[in-house]
Amino acid sequence: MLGLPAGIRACLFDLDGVLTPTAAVHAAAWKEVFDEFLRQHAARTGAEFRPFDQVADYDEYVDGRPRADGTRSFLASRHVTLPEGQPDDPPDKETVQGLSARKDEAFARRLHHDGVKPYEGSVRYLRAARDAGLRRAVVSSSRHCAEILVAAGIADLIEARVDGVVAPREGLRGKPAPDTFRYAARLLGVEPAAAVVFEDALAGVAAGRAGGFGYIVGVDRAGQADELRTHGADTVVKDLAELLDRPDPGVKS
Ligand SMILES: O=P(O)(O)OC[C@H]1O[C@@H](O)[C@H](O)[C@@H](O)[C@@H]1O
Repeated sequence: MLGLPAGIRACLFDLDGVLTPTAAVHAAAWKEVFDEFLRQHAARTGAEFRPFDQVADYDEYVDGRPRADGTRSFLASRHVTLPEGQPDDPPDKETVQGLSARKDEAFARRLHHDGVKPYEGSVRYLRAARDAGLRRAVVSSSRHCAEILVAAGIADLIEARVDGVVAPREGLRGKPAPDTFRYAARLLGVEPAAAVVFEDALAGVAAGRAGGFGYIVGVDRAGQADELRTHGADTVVKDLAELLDRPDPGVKS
């Protein structure tokens, strides 16, 4: 039993926060960079320093989106405008791209220092899905996706990867647009209606809803079950293994 409606033939898993606990590593890296930037910005402009909220700001503006989209979206929420810059801007450049590079340095440093282990319940679920004959893809905005799958020891459980490297190459819009999930379903040879999306990010469940997917599982690692539902989740679990103990919900009406 996988806790999925009848007719589902493929699973599309987000990575950070769904298969691995790396959402917290991203959130901490964003906080480090935004707080330093906001402190300097406040000193320069005389505005009040209001730090980046690692839960509220992260969930609303950054989580699930491609890196530079996260930078733009959060800065816009604070009415700060920076020049866009160039994709190869160095971390010390005060541009959207420079700040994004700064965040990437902070993330890579934390990742290499701490390493990464997958969620045990997610590994169990991946194996059960494989044994049940379901196709499996990972759909992540991160450019670190391939490396994290390998470091976590779960690359062999995944058949297709659509990530922050593949999406720009294929001209796919990032989450909350549904493009990356739809592309992954196509790679696996299934219609969106026959695929389930597993997501912990509000932008991710919204992408699943916009893409017309058969079922959307919200994964609540941060106490945002209600928001996941209002953004499009059909059901919410705290861990994927919960689904293994649930009766299948039957055909979705
Ligand atoms: O900077 P990266 O590794 O390409 O990741 C981009 C985004 O990837 C998403 O999976 C995360 O939820 C975001 O927090 C992150 O910013």
